[in-house]
Amino acid sequence: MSFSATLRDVTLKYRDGDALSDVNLELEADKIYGLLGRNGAGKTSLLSLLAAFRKPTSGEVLIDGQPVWENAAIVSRVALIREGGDFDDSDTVKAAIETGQIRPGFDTAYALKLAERFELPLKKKVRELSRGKRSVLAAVCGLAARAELTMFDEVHLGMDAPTRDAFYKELLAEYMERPHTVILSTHLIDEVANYLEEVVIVDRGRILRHEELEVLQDMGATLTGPAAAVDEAAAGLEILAEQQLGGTKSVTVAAFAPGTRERAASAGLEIGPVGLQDLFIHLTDPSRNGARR
Ligand SMILES: Nc1ncnc2c1ncn2[C@@H]1O[C@H](COP(=O)(O)OP(=O)(O)OP(=O)(O)O)[C@@H](O)[C@H]1O
Repeated sequence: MSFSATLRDVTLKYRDGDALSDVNLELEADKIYGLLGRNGAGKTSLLSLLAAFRKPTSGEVLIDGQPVWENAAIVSRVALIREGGDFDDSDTVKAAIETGQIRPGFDTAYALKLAERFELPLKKKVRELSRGKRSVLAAVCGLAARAELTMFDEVHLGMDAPTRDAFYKELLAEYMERPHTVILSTHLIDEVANYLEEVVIVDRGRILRHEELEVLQDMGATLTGPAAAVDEAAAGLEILAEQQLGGTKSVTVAAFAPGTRERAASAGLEIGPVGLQDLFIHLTDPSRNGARR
């Protein structure tokens, strides 16, 4: 069994204003979601509500159809892993891992196997770990929690590229073996794109988009070929990014006008998918959506 998540008319106010305003969101069980948003958009606030770390100011937060607030049976099977984890710094790494056993689904043998694979020094104190290793420890505990809803909030921060790659692969392997609901909040958008089924973009406390990855990617395209032919095909379209190397040009456009794809194909241009990051920058551009708060 794995958990769905629902936010109904949710507002979360802090002293200085709304972190989330009238958010409605439906996440089906057994999918991997990407949660994207610019700094301060409300990603951590949203995840904190799903994990019942915070109570909404108004509205309902449901996990598996049940209110999550003060619902111990549900909360014990929801894992929110924050950058650096929530550890007692004076614990050894081994003790920090074993603390996970308070969760019903926690798999200590798997956690220790991962610790070995990611070269975590079990005898060191948590406070003695490098930033990257601390992130690894958090990620390991998140994977081994074997929760029904697992949320990683920028847990990759500090990890080097090979470690991040190994983490994503392990996450996918664990997901394939035991389907559950996963939310990955990240700024490294293109890096995780291949692992995502659906993408939620939060912008200034509201849900800007919630789409399947393919639907988002189909909102644009990259045209590559001789510069003059590319310019002709892209004329009048919104340009997200462009690159030129010698006579070859590559242009990323936001949306296709009718017939553009056919014209580009008959001009012999290569048509590729739009990078999720380029699209994200475009969609969250303040000049497109009004001033940032
Ligand atoms: N404890 C708090 N007290 C007051 N305001 C807060 C608190 N936590 C977050 N906020 C505010 O709520 C808004 C959303 O913050 P949140 O941390 O949810 O964004 P985020 O999308 O996770 O950002 P980032 O990508 O920078 O981590 C911001 O304006 C932030 O300043």
